[in-house]
Amino acid sequence: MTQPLASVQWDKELDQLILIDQTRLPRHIEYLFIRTIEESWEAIKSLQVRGAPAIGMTAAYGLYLGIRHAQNASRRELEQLITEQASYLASSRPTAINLVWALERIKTKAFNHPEISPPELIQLVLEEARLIQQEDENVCRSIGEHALTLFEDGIGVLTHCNAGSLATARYGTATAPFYLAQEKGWNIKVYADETRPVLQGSRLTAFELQQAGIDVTLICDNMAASVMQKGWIQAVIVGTDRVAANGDVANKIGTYGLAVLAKAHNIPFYVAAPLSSIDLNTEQGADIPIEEREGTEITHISEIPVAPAGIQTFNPAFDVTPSHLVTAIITEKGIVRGNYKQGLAELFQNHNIVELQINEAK
Ligand SMILES: CSC[C@@H](O)[C@@H](O)C(=O)COP(=O)(O)O
Repeated sequence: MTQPLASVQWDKELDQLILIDQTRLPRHIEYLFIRTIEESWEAIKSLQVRGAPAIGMTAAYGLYLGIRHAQNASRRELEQLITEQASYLASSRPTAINLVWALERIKTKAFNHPEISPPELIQLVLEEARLIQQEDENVCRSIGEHALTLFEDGIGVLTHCNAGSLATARYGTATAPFYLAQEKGWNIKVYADETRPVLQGSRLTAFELQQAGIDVTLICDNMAASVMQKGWIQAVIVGTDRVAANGDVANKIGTYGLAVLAKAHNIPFYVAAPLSSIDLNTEQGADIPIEEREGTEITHISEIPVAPAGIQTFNPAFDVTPSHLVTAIITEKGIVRGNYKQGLAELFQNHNIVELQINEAK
């Protein structure tokens, strides 16, 4: 198996962030060398780096890039700068809670160490960013292990958008069981979509799974119903940008439609969600801010117009799948189903939970 490309890397020697420019995949594998907080913000905004955990990691490193010059600031000035720079980064994209989660985690860590000097505090911010990235790989692997208990060798699984290795430190969230199934010698037949608005399924998921030697078939979004009707899909698994406290799930536009289709075909619909994507402060899906992006994403493909000039557009990047359509939420701490409000809250109360109702979830 080819080692998947690392979408986010910290270059210790040159003190810079290296990102794969995901807008250029699959035709070009190009790297961006990020040295300022503004470049970090722009890379997130423009989807050069995307996927909720990868956005969180980029923001974490971006925060360091935005404060590293302040070696001579007073402790108070540095804390003020951290707060301002974190707010700036948080404004880059509104839906993925991982962004805010990573920034808040760093702020909490930094502000809880009043004894250290400004230069030490700056290093602490970088260390925390690196820790977030390292932990993410384990988190994804653990999600994959739990998800695999729901799958069997030989099944067909549909995934939407890219919740893959490119969206995380490694393995992906929704794709983690595919990588782990491959390690076990299983053949899971993956179907990938999101062929509009920004083709994350075809450009990214199809690319990374093919590179890894995983059995992947690309379909257009409007083929999902037909493929389900043929009996080729035994499960749907998607990632998420934010899960509300009641289990409603925000993910790439088109996810809700797949959940409705899965229900109609009696196919389980799973959401792979690290705890960093679960937002207990947002009560329900209707409260999740949904990003609307430029209409050019749908009037053009690779800068070629595919719609009449001047046409009105509506281009929400995400939709919300109500929790009643979600068969289970798979986290690194276990599988939650049924009463999401209670189950999700319990995940945060007891960090030693290994699995929740894992047997019933089979
Ligand atoms: C593990 S990534 C989870 C989500 O961020 C992913 O499924 C998704 O919807 C990404 O949308 P995108 O518009 O590409 O940022």
